[in-house]
Amino acid sequence: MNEYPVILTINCGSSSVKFSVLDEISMEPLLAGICEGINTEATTLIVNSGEPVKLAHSDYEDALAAIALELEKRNLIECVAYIGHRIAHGGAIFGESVLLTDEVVEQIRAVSPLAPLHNYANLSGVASARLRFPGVPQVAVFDTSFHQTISPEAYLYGLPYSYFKEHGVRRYGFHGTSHRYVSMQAAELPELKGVSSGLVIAHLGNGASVCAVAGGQSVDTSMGMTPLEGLIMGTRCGDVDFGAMVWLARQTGQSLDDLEQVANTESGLLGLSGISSDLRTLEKAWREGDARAELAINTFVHRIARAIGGHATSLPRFDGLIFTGGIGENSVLIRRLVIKHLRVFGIEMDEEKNARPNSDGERIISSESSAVLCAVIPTNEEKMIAFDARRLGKASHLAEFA
Ligand SMILES: Nc1ncnc2c1ncn2[C@@H]1O[C@H](COP(=O)(O)OP(=O)(O)O)[C@@H](O)[C@H]1O
Ligand SMILES: CC(=O)OP(=O)(O)O
Ligand SMILES: [Mg+2]
Repeated sequence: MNEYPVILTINCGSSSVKFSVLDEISMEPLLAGICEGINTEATTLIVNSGEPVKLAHSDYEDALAAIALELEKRNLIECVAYIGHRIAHGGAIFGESVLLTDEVVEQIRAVSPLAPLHNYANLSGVASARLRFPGVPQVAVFDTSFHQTISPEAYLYGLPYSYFKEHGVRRYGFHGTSHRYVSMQAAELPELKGVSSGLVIAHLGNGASVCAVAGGQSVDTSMGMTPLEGLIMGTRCGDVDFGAMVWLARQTGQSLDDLEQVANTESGLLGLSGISSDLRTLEKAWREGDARAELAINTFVHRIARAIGGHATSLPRFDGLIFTGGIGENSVLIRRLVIKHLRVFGIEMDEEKNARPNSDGERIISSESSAVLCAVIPTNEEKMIAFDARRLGKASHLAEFA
């Protein structure tokens, strides 16, 4: 064991690798960064929110090498005691986090077609890290785990039951690590502490999902068997009438693979606006008078509000509405528009509180008279991943010496 153990967390996305290094004892972050533009000509590395540095090479292996170099510069390489990886889909096999072995990697690979934008990238990160840090216990933390508590009524589709029994067609839900963290933090808010509360959490980032949490457990969520269902997202369409896709296939001659690609990568805010998947760009375009940007944002908002209303019906009571994720934490506009849609629930925003910056951290944004408390809670998936990596990593050491 080294004297100054740290935990490395890795979140390999479809085009980026996010990483953080946390002190193993205090669990405070020591270093964090993101390598963006993987597999493009313009890969950059940003460490501790500093200036982007251009990288010569650009695949996952190269990104991991650049990240390892940052650790080396700070004499942290030898300190890495445990590594935690974010894995989007755990399928029916993984109800909780697990120590990574060859067998586990193969099991994850088997469910990866169900999260094509995420799992293959996640596995590339795992492969690189296992090569680079041999002997360091590595743990997989799944987006799907937190939603294992949802009931059949919430996870079944209205398809023949045999598809569920024979092919495992069911809803799983994602962003569970974020929903889990945010629900734990929300339960500590003085206004909610002590009540077995009913929450709706809106995780709005590139991917977006809503989750209903009752007494700390996920009871419903908007993503499905894959991370395509539910809300409109950066490049993903969310819910679409399957009949519309069949009609399109027949009209245009596009194959299922073509349409899957369109639904995952050319739709959502990008597809509606024709400008960008990035909300900051769209907010700016709307301010400058772009009608399609305005339409894309309002359509995005409409779907979020409808999902929040629907998810509230899975709760015994509706105590709190929490915003998180890059958009949920930072966009004053989206929160204002969503809350405006929710007047029917007696939900009211306080303009001044809503305008506070995310650097203020956890904060209430509803008015005193609002029927439901509304808050922003910055998510911290890294911390949850690090906790699981430490817990399971320690257990593996103990098992070795037993
Ligand atoms: N200040 C801001 N105002 C509006 N949107 C923002 C702001 N900061 C970040 N975002 C949006 O957050 C989204 C990215 O969210 P994030 O949670 O970081 O994504 P990911 O799912 O990749 O982790 C982008 O659409 C980005 O435009
Ligand atoms: C599952 C999912 O949509 O994740 P992300 O938001 O990172 O794309
Ligand atoms: Mg995210």
